[in-house]
Amino acid sequence: MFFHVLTLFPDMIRDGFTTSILGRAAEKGILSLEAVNIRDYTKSRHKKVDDYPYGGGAGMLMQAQPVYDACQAVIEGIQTRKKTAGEEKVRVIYLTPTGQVFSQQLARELAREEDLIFLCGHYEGIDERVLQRIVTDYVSIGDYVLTGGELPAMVMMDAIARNVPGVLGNEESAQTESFDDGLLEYPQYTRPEIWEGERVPEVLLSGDHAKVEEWRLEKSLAKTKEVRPELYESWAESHQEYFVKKAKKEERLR
Ligand SMILES: NC(=O)c1ccc(NC2CCCC2)nc1
Repeated sequence: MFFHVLTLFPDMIRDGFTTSILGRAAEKGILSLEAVNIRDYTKSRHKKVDDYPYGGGAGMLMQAQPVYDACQAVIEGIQTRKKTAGEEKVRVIYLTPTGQVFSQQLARELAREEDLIFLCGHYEGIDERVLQRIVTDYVSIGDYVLTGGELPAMVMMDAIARNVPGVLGNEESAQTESFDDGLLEYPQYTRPEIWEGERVPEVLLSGDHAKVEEWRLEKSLAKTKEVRPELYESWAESHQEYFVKKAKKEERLR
C-alpha cells in the first residue's frame, strides 16, 4: 500500500506516520508514504498557494494550479513505478466536513487499493474546479471543522493500514475484528488480578473459552445497546438466531 499525501505541511504527516504499527509496517515494506508539499508546485514568484475567495467571505482559498500540478506529479510517479502509462485511475481522497463519513467498512474497502492519494486542504478550502477535476472520494472523519485535512488524513491512514494484510501481527488484530461485527468493544482486563481491591471478572480467569466468548458478546451487546442503539438494532436484525437461542436457554434455566 502506497500512501501519497498532498499537503502544505509535509513534516506533520511524516512525523505522524512513525507511530507504532505504521512505522513498523513501513519498515517491513508493507506500507510506504510520501508527503508532497503543494507549495513546491506553485508557479507564482512568491510561492503563493492561496488567494481571496470570489464573491467575498472570510478567509483564503487554496488555488487550483499548485494542487493540480502536485497531484499530476504523484500520478506520474505511480505510473512510472507501475510501468503503466495513462490508464491509472488512482483514488484521490479529499478530506472535508462535506464528505461521506469515514467508517470501518470504508477503511476495509480502501485497504484493497494499491495506491491512495490524500488531498489535505487548508484555510477555507480549495478552488472547486480542481476538486471536480481530481477528487474521486470526499471523506469526513466526523461532524466537526478542523484547521486542515492533515489530521483526518492520518486518522484514515491509521484505520486503513490496520486492514492491510501483514500490518498487524495476529496478536494485534483482535481489536479490529470485534468492531467488524458492528458491535462496540467489550471491557478488557490484564494483570494484576486484583487492583485497588477490584477483581477481574471470574469468567475471564476460568479458561472456559466458550463462556468467555459468551460473556464478551453479552458485554458488547449491552454496551452497544446503551451507547449506539442504532448499531444494536441493525445487529439484532441480522442475528435473530442469537435471541431465539438465548430465550430457549433462559427457558431451560427457569
Ligand atoms: N471532519 C473532517 O473530516 C474535516 C476535514 C477537513 C477539515 N478542514 C479542512 C477542509 C478544507 C480546509 C480545512 N475539517 C474537518
